[in-house]
Amino acid sequence: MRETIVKYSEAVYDLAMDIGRKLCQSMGLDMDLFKGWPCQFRINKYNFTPGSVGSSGVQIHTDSGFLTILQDDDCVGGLEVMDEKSGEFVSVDPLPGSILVNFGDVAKVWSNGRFCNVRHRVQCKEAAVRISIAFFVLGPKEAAIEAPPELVEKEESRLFVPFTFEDYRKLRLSTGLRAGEALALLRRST
Ligand SMILES: O=C(O)CCC(=O)C(=O)O
Ligand SMILES: [Fe+2]
Repeated sequence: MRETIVKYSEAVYDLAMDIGRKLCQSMGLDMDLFKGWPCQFRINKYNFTPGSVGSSGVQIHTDSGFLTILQDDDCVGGLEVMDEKSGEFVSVDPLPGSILVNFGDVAKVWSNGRFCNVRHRVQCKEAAVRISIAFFVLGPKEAAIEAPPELVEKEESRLFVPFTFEDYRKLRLSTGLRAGEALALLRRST
């Protein structure tokens, strides 16, 4: 079991680094974006019972980091993402053999608003054990998070003040704003 988890986490780490490089390439930037950034690996287990059907397994939130690679349960659904335009939740039904990649708050800041920090939640839809495996690329270790100059037309069009991931994590914790609203506090006034 341990060996399998180590193998999986190494493979998913390599995949994340590759996605980071490709994202940059696609935007005309030559950089190894995620190199040296802290990452987090988490296995979520939901013990859904008949009494919890219809309730929330994980409240609506955005992931605070840059990128999440999610291996969802092959059989038990529950993940829902919010359509930003309509505000409606859309079910992400199990699709065996697939993985799900989404952006978090750091990606929105780094891309100067181009990448969407998708809001999502987990609803209990059936009484069953549900397992998901999440790999998070968080943010730079100490450096401030800010869009590279190539992605900002002029200095005034920068949407956010630069801040460190540690400061942002504390801000989310102290305000309890988990669905990306904390970013509004870091928006530059124009
Ligand atoms: O269990 C899931 O499908 C999603 C979990 C999640 O959103 C998270 O761990 O941030
Ligand atoms: Fe999440």
